Amino acid sequence: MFRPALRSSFAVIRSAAPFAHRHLSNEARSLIQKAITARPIVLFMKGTPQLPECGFSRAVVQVLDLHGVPQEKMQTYNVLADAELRSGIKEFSEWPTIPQLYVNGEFLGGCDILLGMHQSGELEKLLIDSGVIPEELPEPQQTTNSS
Ligand SMILES: N[C@@H](CCC(=O)N[C@@H](CS)C(=O)NCC(=O)O)C(=O)O
Ligand code: FES
Repeated sequence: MFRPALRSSFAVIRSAAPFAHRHLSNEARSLIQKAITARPIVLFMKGTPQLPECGFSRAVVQVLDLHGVPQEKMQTYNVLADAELRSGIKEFSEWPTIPQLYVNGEFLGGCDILLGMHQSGELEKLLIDSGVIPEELPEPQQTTNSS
């Protein structure tokens, strides 16, 4: 969901500069900058995690869920609820499609990149190294008492 504060700020920019949507204004850029650092994991998607409105967005949500990314570490923005954000994030990230995933403020990619990283094991490592999920400790060894 789009946070109310951010949504209203975008609305102000829209009404003040009706033609600004073709190029990201400094204000829009700084709002997106704030949005991508709102939480360790930030996902620009179609729909919501509860109700994704596209299979690509759904796949990203599912992969993050599979890795146990906690809700409090993740912020999602529904680009279908804000046309300005939908075009703005593409220009900001220099990436033409949705979903778009940021980890600790760094752009990671879309669905294909995320699925590839999931399959190679890179994603788990990144999520651990970024402090998003805890490292899985090996199962404690069973000790047998020989005495
Ligand atoms: N191959 C892409 C799939 C995502 C994709 O193709 N998204 C399209 C359809 S949902 C998109 O965002 N089109 C532009 C738009 O709808 O604004 C990925 O790896 O993320
Ligand atoms: S909305 Fe049609 S492919 Fe994403």
